[in-house]
Order: sequence, then C-alpha cells, then structure tokens
Amino acid sequence: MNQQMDGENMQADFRRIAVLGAGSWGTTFAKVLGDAALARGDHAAHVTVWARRAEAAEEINGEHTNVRYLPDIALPRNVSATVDAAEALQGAALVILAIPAQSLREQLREVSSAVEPGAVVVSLMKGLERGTDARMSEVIMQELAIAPEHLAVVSGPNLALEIAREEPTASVVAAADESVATAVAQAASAPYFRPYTNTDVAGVELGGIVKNVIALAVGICDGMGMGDNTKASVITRGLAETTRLALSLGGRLETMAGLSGLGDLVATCSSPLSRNRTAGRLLGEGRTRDQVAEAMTQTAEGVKSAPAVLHLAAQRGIEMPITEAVVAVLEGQITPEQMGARLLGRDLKSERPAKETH
Ligand SMILES: NC(=O)c1ccc[n+]([C@@H]2O[C@H](COP(=O)([O-])OP(=O)(O)OC[C@H]3O[C@@H](n4cnc5c(N)ncnc54)[C@H](O)[C@@H]3O)[C@@H](O)[C@H]2O)c1
Ligand SMILES: O=P(O)(O)OC[C@H](O)CO
Repeated sequence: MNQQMDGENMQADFRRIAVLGAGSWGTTFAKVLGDAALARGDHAAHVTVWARRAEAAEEINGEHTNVRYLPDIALPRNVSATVDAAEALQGAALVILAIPAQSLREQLREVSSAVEPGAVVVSLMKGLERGTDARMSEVIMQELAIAPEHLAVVSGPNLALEIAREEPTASVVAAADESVATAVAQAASAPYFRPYTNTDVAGVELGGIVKNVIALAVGICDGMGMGDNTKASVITRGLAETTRLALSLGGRLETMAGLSGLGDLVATCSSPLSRNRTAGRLLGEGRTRDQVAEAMTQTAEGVKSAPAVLHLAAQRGIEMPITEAVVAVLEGQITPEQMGARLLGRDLKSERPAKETH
C-alpha cells in the first residue's frame, strides 16, 4: 500500500479483507467488518475468513453461521469462508489475524508468501509468545517483514459473543501511524462497535496480554468462593502491576486507564463468558493445569502466556506478584489456598511508589 494514502483512500483499498482464524473472535470481527461495510453503504466490500476445518467454511458459506463458537448468530452475506489461506489473502489490502498466540509464528510462516505486499496487518490476539516473550505485533513484523506503519492491533473490553449479539461495545485500534489506525477504525466502525484510535501499540497490547493473567487470578478467587472485596483488590493491584510492566516497555499511563487497559481488565475479570476467568475458576476449584486444558474448548491465552509475562517482567526488573502467584498455581508449586497467604504476606508498601508514576 502507498504510505502516502490518506485514511479515506486506504478505506477504499480495504474492500477485500482477509480474516485468518474462524474461532470466536475471528468470526465475530468478520461480522463487524461486514456489517460496517453495509452500514456505510459499501456493497462492494467483502470479507473472506480462513478456517482450518472444512465443515466450518462450509457452514459459514452455506448457513451463514458458525454455531460451534457463535450459537444463534447470523453472519452478513458479505462474509464468506475458505480453507485455502492463499485464496483468502489474494487481493486483500487488510489482513486480520485471530489465531492462538502460541501458533501464530508457525502459521505465518506457512502463509507469508500469500500476503499482498503493502497490506495492512491487524492483530486481534492477546498473548505473549513463550520462549521469545514477543508480543504478537513483534511476531508479525518478524515473520511478514512488514514495516511498523503497516501494522495495527485491536484490543479492548471485547467479549466476542456480546459483540456478535450486537451489544454496544467500544474498542481501541492502535498503530504507530495514526492514519493507519484511523483507516482500520473506519473499516471496523459498525452500528454496535465503536473503535477509538491510539498510537501506543505496546501499551494497548500489554493491557490485553496481562489482563488474561489477572483474570486467571480472579477466577481462582471465584473458584475458592471469595467475594467482591478480594476480587476488586486483585483487579486493582493487577492493574498496578500491568502498568509497571507497560511503562517499562514504552507504554503510556493513560493507555492503561483506557479501554484496552482498565476497560478490558474489568470486562474479563467480571464476565462468566471469559475463558481466562473460567480457567482460573477451575484451578480455584482444585483442578490441575492439565485438567483445565482438557476442560477448555476455546483459547484461554493467559494459561500459556503467564510464564512468558513473568519472564519478561523479570528481564525488566519489574515486580509482578499476582502474575508470579498465578504461575506458581499453574505449575503446581502452590495451591490456590496458599496464593492468598503468599500475596498478603508480602512487605507493606505505599500504594503508589514514586517510581511507578513516571
Ligand atoms: N473470544 C474473544 O472474546 C476474544 C476477544 C478479544 C481477543 N481475543 C483473542 O483473539 C485470539 C483468538 O481467540 P479466539 O477467541 O478466536 O479463539 P478460539 O479458540 O475461539 O478460536 C481459535 C481459532 O484458531 C484456530 N486455531 C487453533 N490452533 C491453530 C493453529 N495451530 N493454527 C491456526 N489456527 C489455529 C482454531 O481452529 C480456531 O478457529 C486470542 O489471542 C484471544 O485472546 C479473543
Ligand atoms: O474470553 P477471554 O478471557 O479470552 O477474554 C475475551 C476478551 O479478551 C475480552 O476482552
């Protein structure tokens, strides 16, 4: 894509859109993009979803549904699906990625040659890669060799099923280049979905990554029958440790108070729809990490990202006691009951040490 293009021309260019990943969020975001095009009277726009399973692609094309992930939801007619990633990517100026974080790099290696030169690539994912501690935007830039200004991330309080039901929701599109963020926000602006723009890519991504770990902690509290004081304490101190990490990696304080920080943290930690909170609840009820993995049919990114978050924080010299406790529970080093004692037994300190406010 010509980098000189303004937001309006970019949007014209976004008439062919590829969404890789036909799970909850990929399918829902395809619906958002399809509905957004119809709402602005653009009947030429088309969204092609790449699905791994042939049955999923056939169902989307034939029934306009994806009931495994989105029961009772009808997809617009400008959304279709294919099992051929190259077919989905052909001519697509906008490429949306909704693949579990730990599989992204491998998957991108398989499809990278089919991504159109100059396409804008958007990450919907909220995970950190194990082994490298890379954020998804970093994995994408490495594997697709695209410039930072051709990359955007979308994150916010975005439980897929609520959005698929067209319940009013706000979100954030972050890109280093504000005009790219604006163009993606325009393409995804549906009557029930309002994206705001931001240029703090690292801050927006980190809010989404760490809230999953904090939601595991809140779920553990739930599973043990704890009440709202406990959960509010974990959410608030969870935001404090998320903020410390984000600031150390160049994120901005105001991003952490926004939709992709506090907003997503509150939605995920409060909702029974959250897979991460559900996984935490199962741990709190006494199941092991392997038993939880067996019980979950959808991606709970926090389970695999938590050790990477802790490793990244240690590299930066950042204290993340809640994340540390969640990892200890996941690894079977402590029981959920011991988690409370570990957190409450720490040295007393100021709620807002001076070094956190920079
Ligand atoms: N579901 C939500 O509410 C929501 C909202 C915001 C962000 N997210 C993020 O979006 C990302 C995707 O989550 P989701 O909810 O769509 O997950 P999901 O479990 O519903 O679906 C994942 C999809 O990826 C496919 N997949 C699994 N392994 C794969 C592999 N190795 N290679 C390629 N594809 C593979 C699955 O077949 C499925 O289509 C996650 O990072 C998640 O944190 C989810
Ligand atoms: O279901 P979860 O826990 O993956 O959360 C989904 C979204 O990230 C909420 O914003």
